[in-house]
Amino acid sequence: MTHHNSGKQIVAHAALSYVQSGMTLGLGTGSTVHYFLEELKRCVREGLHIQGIPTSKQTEKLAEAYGIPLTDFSKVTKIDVAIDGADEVDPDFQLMKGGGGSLVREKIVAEAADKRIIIVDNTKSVDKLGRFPLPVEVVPFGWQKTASYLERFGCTPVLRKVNQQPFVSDNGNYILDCAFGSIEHPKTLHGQLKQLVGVVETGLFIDMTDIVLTANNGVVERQIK
Ligand SMILES: O=C[C@H](O)[C@H](O)[C@H](O)COP(=O)(O)O
Repeated sequence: MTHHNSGKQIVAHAALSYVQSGMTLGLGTGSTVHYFLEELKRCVREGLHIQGIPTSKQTEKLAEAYGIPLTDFSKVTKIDVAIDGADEVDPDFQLMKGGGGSLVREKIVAEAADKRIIIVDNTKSVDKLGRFPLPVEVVPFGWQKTASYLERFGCTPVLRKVNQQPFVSDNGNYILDCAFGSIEHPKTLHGQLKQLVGVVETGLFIDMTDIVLTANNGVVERQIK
């Protein structure tokens, strides 16, 4: 069997089955979501009425270019369905996100959504989270101190950089990539890190996923919590 579409494209297409006219959608961030936005663009042109809340400036720009209507939390109080990618998904549906630096807005949108759908190719499934360093968004002021507090939890925080300059999130913050190795208790770790002064949010998305769509050899696998 030959596959013309990548796993990311296939799950992006499959996510359309959760979209209905009249809905407010949470629009995630990343390359997998980019494919979903392409699907949405086509549907909107064909007459689908939806509005989206983007989780990043990157997604906002893409959606605008694609003619996907957007809204914000000053106009809507809830989101029907949020569609997003992930960097890692464990067997309990816990996620690691933030590879693209959009974790805070993604989490705010996921929290506000009635149904959360994660679209990933099969490279994202892990037995235990922590293969990638955990992204932690921190306030720039005193980030070195915040990094030292994070270090006490057994990681080496590295300030994310772009062109030798600190990466700045859409919220004006920095990201510390914290390599913990395999994370045994994601919920506990998230709770502990979140309490540190200077930490805005962690990339651990705990109990925030309802459906995971994974592509395996060109076939969509649907897991429901
Ligand atoms: O901040 C970035 C997000 O958490 C993305 O959802 C994540 O990095 C997955 O991106 P991609 O679909 O490009 O692998």
